[in-house]
Amino acid sequence: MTARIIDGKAVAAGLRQRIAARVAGLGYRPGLRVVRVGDDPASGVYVRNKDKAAKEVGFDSATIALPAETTEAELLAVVAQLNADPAVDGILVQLPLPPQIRAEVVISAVAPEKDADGFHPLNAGRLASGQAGLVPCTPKGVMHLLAASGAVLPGARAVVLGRSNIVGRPMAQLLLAADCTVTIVHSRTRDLPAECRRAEILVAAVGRAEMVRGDWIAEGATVIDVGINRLADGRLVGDVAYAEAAARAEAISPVPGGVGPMTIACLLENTLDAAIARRAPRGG
Ligand SMILES: Nc1nc2c(c(=O)[nH]1)N[C@@H](CN(C=O)c1ccc(C(=O)N[C@@H](CCC(=O)O)C(=O)O)cc1)CN2
Repeated sequence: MTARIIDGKAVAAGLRQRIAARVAGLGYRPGLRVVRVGDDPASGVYVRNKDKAAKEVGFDSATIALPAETTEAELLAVVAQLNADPAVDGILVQLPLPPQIRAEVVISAVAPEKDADGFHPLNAGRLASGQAGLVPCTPKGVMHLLAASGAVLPGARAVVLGRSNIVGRPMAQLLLAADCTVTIVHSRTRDLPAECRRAEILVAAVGRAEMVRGDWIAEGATVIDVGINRLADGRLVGDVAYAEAAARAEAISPVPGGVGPMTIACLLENTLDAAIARRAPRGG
């Protein structure tokens, strides 16, 4: 078997087009502010791509670049200003942050209704309890990819490899909400290959280059690779050994060109949803 490729670039382009059409009908431009601290080169690329994508769909987008020495208090002051700014609908603080700043403190300081990343504990709690809220962009993007691939989710055995707050845990919640039977596996799981082989849907989000080998994949599985790992020779690879896995899977998302572009498209979707919810006239 050679797997079908789940083309994240194409699915993301379609989503961005639908977002642009919705924005054109709004009568205002949703405001997105991306805060970057320091000069991590990869973060620089991601932040530029977010700003470009946001402008292309018609958002009022700007990046706030702060020096690497910024203190936690200074960053919290910037976040407070953005929380109070009525023109701002979505706020995102690019990760990773320098070591003097606690990411969890900053994430909790973003107004939950402007939390374009969906990382705030209130939004995490809403997701865990089945309530509507802003959902982390990468797992949301995976759900879009699964829908585009035609995977049948209700009743499917889904295995999520990785338990981070940003990907693994919300991913498991979204799959559960879609009626999958969900298992989270991680570095302390006994016999990881056997657990992964049980998956009809396998989402790899462990952050280790090509850790998932071909014989970890059940024949006919759908494999979504969330990993983005830069090798010493400059190549970008996922958490899945792609060629080996593609020989057994029915469908697989590549790296690059799979989940990455969806993360940015879902950031736009979250910001648009936040703008509509925030600006909707209230009343009874
Ligand atoms: N505040 C946040 N910080 C970070 C997030 C996040 O969702 N919110 N996720 C990652 C980085 N990230 C977005 O910020 C991101 C990573 C990768 C891509 C992407 O499109 N990758 C391309 C390849 C790009 C390359 O060549 O380097 C792909 O996979 O095709 C988009 C967004 C950590 N920080």
